[in-house]
Amino acid sequence: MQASEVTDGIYRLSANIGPEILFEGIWPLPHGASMNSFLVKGEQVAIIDGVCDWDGVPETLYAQFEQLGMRIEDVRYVVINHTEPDHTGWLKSFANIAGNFEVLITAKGAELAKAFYDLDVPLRVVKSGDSVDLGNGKKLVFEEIPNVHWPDTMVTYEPSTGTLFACDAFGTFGAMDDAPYDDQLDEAQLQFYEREGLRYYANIVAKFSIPVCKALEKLQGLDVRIVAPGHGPVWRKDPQRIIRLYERFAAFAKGPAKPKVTLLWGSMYGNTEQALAPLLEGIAAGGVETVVHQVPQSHISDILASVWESTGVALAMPTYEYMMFPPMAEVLDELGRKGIKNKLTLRTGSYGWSGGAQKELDEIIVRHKMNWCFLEPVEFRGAPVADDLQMLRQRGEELARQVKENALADNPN
Ligand SMILES: Cc1cc2nc3c(=O)[nH]c(=O)nc-3n(C[C@H](O)[C@H](O)[C@H](O)COP(=O)(O)O)c2cc1C
Repeated sequence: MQASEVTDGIYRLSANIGPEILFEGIWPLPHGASMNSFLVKGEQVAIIDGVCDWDGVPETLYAQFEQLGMRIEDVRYVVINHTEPDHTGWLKSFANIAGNFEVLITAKGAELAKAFYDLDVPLRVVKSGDSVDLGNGKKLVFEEIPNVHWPDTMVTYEPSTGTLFACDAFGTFGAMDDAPYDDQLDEAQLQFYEREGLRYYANIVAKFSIPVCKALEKLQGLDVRIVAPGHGPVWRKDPQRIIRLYERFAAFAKGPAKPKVTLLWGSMYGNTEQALAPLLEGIAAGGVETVVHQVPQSHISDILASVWESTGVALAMPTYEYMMFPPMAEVLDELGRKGIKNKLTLRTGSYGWSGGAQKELDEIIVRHKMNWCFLEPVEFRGAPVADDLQMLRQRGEELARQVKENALADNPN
């Protein structure tokens, strides 16, 4: 991994993680993830964000100082945009090597750093509008954007270059090679990182969409010419592309999203499965795309991403021990925990003697205040008969009609 110059006097250092680990202990990284750190060099040197403390990762970062002909001891300021360990785990090892440095951090961050790390290093608390002059025309200005993932989050802005060091905001999954800038990626690669961005957003940031909207509003006042996030590409050719994408993702929190349905289904003996074909036929006849995930086979990480950008959700699952097919209940519970609200929904499924899936579904929706809007369910005893299949087709078409009507109109992604 090579260090590289972002722009005059600003450098990107980075380490890749994955694919063998789960991010946050939950989310698969089939394409890895990058952890970016940035050096800003005026008369004094600042490092913004960092990496985790896993084997060899801090050392990867230190080796990149050497590539740039710089010394770790030259760092005067360490800016912690937020204290999550994937960006701060390295601090202990850094403190052992570094010379005379000061940590710049929010008040909440200082409190958290104390709780996580027993570090005897000087902390300077900064707040929105504070700045530090590094000399040689380089300055760091801080803006708090609390709860964009963690409560202590801030961004750091360098006015002479218009660089926004955004930490988790504007991040994506996906490891990076030695071409980490949007101007070095072709359209297919950019779209790849945008898809990894959706999964990152839905898995990591979605819950904090209201603070994301507030942060986006705050950042509108800045002349951002480069977006330098803690994960994924650095956007210097078209920084608005990732900003617009995040605006879009945050807007999906209200419910209406793309004109798309995610169909989630699970079945023990194939009776519920028979409902899928007419349902899919109906949705397609209504002119709407469907993405299908079987549970428990599909990973919740992909399901979250798909549902996040769907205006409609179709659910197909049987009754199991007087309740819902358990893997579907788990999935719906997770969708509720992530705050996925206001989806247009249709449920179908088979039962044997009592039913119960629908009752549990209603409970989950109420428990998590999901406010999903349901069409009349198509529930059948045993295998579906011709009338059920016809009804499924009709309801699928009706779902598609409503989805089209409610989806967000302007959809560049
Ligand atoms: C382990 C098990 C538990 C079940 N529990 C119930 C139940 O509590 N109430 C009910 O109405 N049907 C129950 N059923 C019947 C199923 O809901 C029924 O067989 C349905 O057709 C299964 O749909 P599938 O073929 O899509 O898996 C149960 C079936 C199985 C195998």
